[in-house]
Amino acid sequence: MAALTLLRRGSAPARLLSGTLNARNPCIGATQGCHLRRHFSNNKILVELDEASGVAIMKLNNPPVNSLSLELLTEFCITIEKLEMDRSCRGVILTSAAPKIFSAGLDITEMCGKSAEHYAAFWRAVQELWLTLYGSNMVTIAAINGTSPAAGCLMAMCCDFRIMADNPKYTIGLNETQLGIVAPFWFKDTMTNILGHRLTEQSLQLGQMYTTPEALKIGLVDQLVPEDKVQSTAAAVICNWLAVPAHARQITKSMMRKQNIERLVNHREADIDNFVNFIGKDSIQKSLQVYMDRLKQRKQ
Ligand SMILES: CCCCC/C=C\C/C=C\C=C\CC(=O)SCCNC(=O)CCNC(=O)[C@H](O)C(C)(C)COP(=O)(O)OP(=O)(O)OC[C@H]1O[C@@H](n2cnc3c(N)ncnc32)[C@H](O)[C@@H]1OP(=O)(O)O
Repeated sequence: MAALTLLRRGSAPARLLSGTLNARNPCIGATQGCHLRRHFSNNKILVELDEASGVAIMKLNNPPVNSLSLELLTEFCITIEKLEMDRSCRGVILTSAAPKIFSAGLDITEMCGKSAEHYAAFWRAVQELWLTLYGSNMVTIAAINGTSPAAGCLMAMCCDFRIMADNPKYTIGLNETQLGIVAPFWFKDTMTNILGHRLTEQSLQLGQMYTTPEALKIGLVDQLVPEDKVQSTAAAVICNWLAVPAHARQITKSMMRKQNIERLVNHREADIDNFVNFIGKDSIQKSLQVYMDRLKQRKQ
């Protein structure tokens, strides 16, 4: 089920008309105290949907580090699709339930010592996450409350706006080369749209993880706030985004992202084959193993 919401759903006006929210200020219900909250969760994703504001808070909940396992990736896509279909939801704040870690990126154990079939299924799920989140009609805000390497950074980059906790210990970036692996073209395209070509090239070659002031300076994140203000800032920012007429905002988002999305959709199977061939190589398996061993040794 390819999730290509921005391209395949001509539903912007319908969603706008059927919305339960005040068209001028979609968050007005929330400020007037008529809160109707729905909670639902899969195993690894917690969701709280405030029907008054139309905003869902979606928390990654896969301790200890929110690594993106096949199970989490699958639940993630199901959750976004469910919210996308829910007329009372128009925006999502993506954050972490784990203290200090937004997401450690892809679960490296899913890419080590497994069969080609497993690698293919895993990579398809990674693609699906990107297609679903990057292609979402909803307003998406990343409330980055911790460190966010690799696919953790990718998830944040898929969102419309990034707010990060200003903590000197937190870092964010696409560090794939540090693991001896290569960020695929659609990771690269996503970053290029945010940072531009030169900075993306440098960032990807070095596998650079940025401190929070560095990330703000280069535009990888849009706003830094004290740790305890991340959620409230995200709530305020999403209200501003939701105040824009939805059909116009959605069509604009689609226009900006369509080319990148189509590129993956048109090369999806080849991209899976590339990944399976690449990740199955002995030299790459060895690099990943060395990286995992180093992670574990850091603690001793
Ligand atoms: C030319 C063709 C190209 C085609 C494409 C080919 C390839 C593309 C391939 C892949 C793209 C991948 C993108 C990714 O996302 S790769 C993942 C990158 N992630 C990282 O580098 C993060 C690694 N983790 C850390 O740096 C730290 O753990 C972190 C800072 C997040 C947290 O530190 P902390 O000290 O709090 O916690 P730890 O003790 O280090 O970790 C706890 C526990 O969790 C394990 N772990 C950490 N990260 C991962 C992970 N990503 N996957 C699996 N497991 C992870 C860690 O080993 C500890 O385990 P244990 O010792 O308690 O058992």
